[in-house]
Amino acid sequence: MSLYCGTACRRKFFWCYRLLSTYVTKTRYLFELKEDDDACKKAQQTGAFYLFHNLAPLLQKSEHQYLAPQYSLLELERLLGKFGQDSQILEDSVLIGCSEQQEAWFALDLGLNSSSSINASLQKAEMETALQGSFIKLTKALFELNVKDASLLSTAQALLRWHDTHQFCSRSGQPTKKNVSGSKRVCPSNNIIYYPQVAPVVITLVSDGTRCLLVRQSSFPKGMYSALAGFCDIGESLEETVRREIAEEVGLEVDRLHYSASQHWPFPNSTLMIACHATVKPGQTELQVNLKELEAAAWFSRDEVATVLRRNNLSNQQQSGAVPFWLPPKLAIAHQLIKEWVEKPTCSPLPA
Ligand SMILES: NC(=O)c1ccc[n+]([C@@H]2O[C@H](COP(=O)([O-])OP(=O)(O)OC[C@H]3O[C@@H](n4cnc5c(N)ncnc54)[C@H](O)[C@@H]3O)[C@@H](O)[C@H]2O)c1
Ligand SMILES: [Mg+2]
Repeated sequence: MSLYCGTACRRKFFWCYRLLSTYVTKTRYLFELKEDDDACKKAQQTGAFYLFHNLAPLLQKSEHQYLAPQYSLLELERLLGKFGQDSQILEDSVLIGCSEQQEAWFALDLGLNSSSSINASLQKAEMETALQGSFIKLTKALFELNVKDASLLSTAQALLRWHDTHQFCSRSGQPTKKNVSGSKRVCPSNNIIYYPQVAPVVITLVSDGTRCLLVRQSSFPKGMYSALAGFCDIGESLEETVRREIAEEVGLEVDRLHYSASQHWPFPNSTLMIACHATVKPGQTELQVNLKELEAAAWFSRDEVATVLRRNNLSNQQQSGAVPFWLPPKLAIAHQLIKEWVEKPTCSPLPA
């Protein structure tokens, strides 16, 4: 059918064209790829692949940051051929996004012992040489990636890890089968569908009006303080989790709270960090730190926090030894929350 078959059709075309922004078109394309195995297989033909080895992304160093190289299906098939492998391993790839021009992006782990097991013999060092890059742990590389790559690789790692650890049905014990995009796994014996898991976590910057509360766990890097965080318990609302975590960890009661923003966080597993600001009841600021959960907690003035934010560079601090503590890096939502509090002291909170 011609695109311009008549006035009504032409009007419809322009109406759709005006209405569907690039973002909507892209979103609907991704939805189609998630749902339709054939469409997703077709998208692999023209798509781009990011590579991992045992959940560590392949990266190339460029000046002060890491870049994540992409490979076409053809390049990948050639690479696998060079290492004596067939292309069956491509069935383990997962869809992680697409460009505005609808080039689909996939991630593939060459080092995990997954269902296709043929990848077990792939030699990491030889692959690194052939690909002119290194497989680097995401914990090490995340803060030296640009925002787009950091987000894509975090999603990719979370999805690859989920598939690696959810290969069997918890009801039947039978192997589950991944769909082409990797948006779900199905048990062939009982049709139970498993979707990738995300754990909701609240992260709250508590303030008493003039000071904010920063805490550290023994597992944090030396000297780092952050906002207070905790996993949502089953059955809780976000508000209830914030109240419980603050009471549990520092013995305070929340007076008011308001939502700020959220972030997917890949460590140690896939979490959705939901960031809030909270104020405590006036005159009730004495901390009772739960030492089973935290190593330390303390109130800090706006000036102290502003100074540390300005000098928030680990290597400088180690050299000078002048800064008593440091804060999470820019990419972490805790950093955004703390910066927001320093910059917008008068934002009016909503009642909890
Ligand atoms: N992006 C950021 O800026 C930022 C900052 C701080 C913390 N975090 C993340 O927040 C998360 C939670 O913080 P926390 O450790 O203080 O939580 P927490 O205070 O709830 O304590 C962790 C404990 O919660 C229990 N728990 C309940 N549900 C769990 C689940 N689904 N997975 C793992 N443990 C569970 C475990 O016993 C665990 O030891 C951590 O994974 C951390 O990486 C992110
Ligand atoms: Mg906690």
